[in-house]
Amino acid sequence: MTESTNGRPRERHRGAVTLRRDSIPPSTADQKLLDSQNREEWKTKDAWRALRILSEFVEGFDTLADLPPAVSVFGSARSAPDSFECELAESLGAALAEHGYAVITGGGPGVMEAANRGATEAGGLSVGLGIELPFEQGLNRWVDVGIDFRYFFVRKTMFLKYAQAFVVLPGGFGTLDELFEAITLVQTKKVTRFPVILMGTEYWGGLLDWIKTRMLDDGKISAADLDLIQVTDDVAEAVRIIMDADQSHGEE
Ligand SMILES: C/C(=C\CNc1ncnc2c1ncn2[C@@H]1O[C@H](COP(=O)(O)O)[C@@H](O)[C@H]1O)CO
Repeated sequence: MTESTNGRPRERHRGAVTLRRDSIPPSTADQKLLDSQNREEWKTKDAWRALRILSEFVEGFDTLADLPPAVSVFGSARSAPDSFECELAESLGAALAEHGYAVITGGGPGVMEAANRGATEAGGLSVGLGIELPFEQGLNRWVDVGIDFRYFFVRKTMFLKYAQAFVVLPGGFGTLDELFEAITLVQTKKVTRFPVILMGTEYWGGLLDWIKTRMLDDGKISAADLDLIQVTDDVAEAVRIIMDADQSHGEE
């Protein structure tokens, strides 16, 4: 298939390079790096890959160093625009922009697009950190500053380094991965204690119950760890939590 469903040619971004139609390779840079089948490539290619990885860090650091205070918003790539979580994400993006925060998302569809839209329409700075995927992808139209990453782990560093807080809306595996990475970094004190806010109390209820009963009761986390996650459906409260934490950091 050379044309996408919207009539534009299929496209893949690799750093500064745009690939279209039959020039799109079947695999991604992440797949090649992590593939354990082609052991011969470990000797011949991985050292060069390290330079590419380094250049991705340089591009990310260079582009994002001038961001104002920002909040990373995570959530499903699959949610419909009229879903509860997209409507919440759009209001959140707008409220964050109105309080001077840039909004950082994965730059994709669903919740990411809604948060970027809210921020842009409210006159704020909307950032998208896209990722090369084996299927068609592109930054959503509401992103003002966008970077396309080849490597998930480089991109994750940017979400964490440039954010004052993390807000997590309903999502699937990708969202859970981002949520648990953020909490783990706060729990192990690898990042200073930033708010990690879950929005969508009904959606997250089952997971939170399991964490409070099974994980805690089994001694896999401590009671204090429960305080690392805050839960609300109220956009104003989420913004207040972020601003309070920001203020108390400033006073330290
Ligand atoms: C699945 C579809 C598109 C995927 N496109 C993505 N673009 C950017 N970022 C993505 C994408 N998919 C996942 N992510 C990251 O993970 C989180 C969402 O994953 P989930 O499994 O949907 O919860 C999100 O925060 C991104 O950072 C089809 O249109």
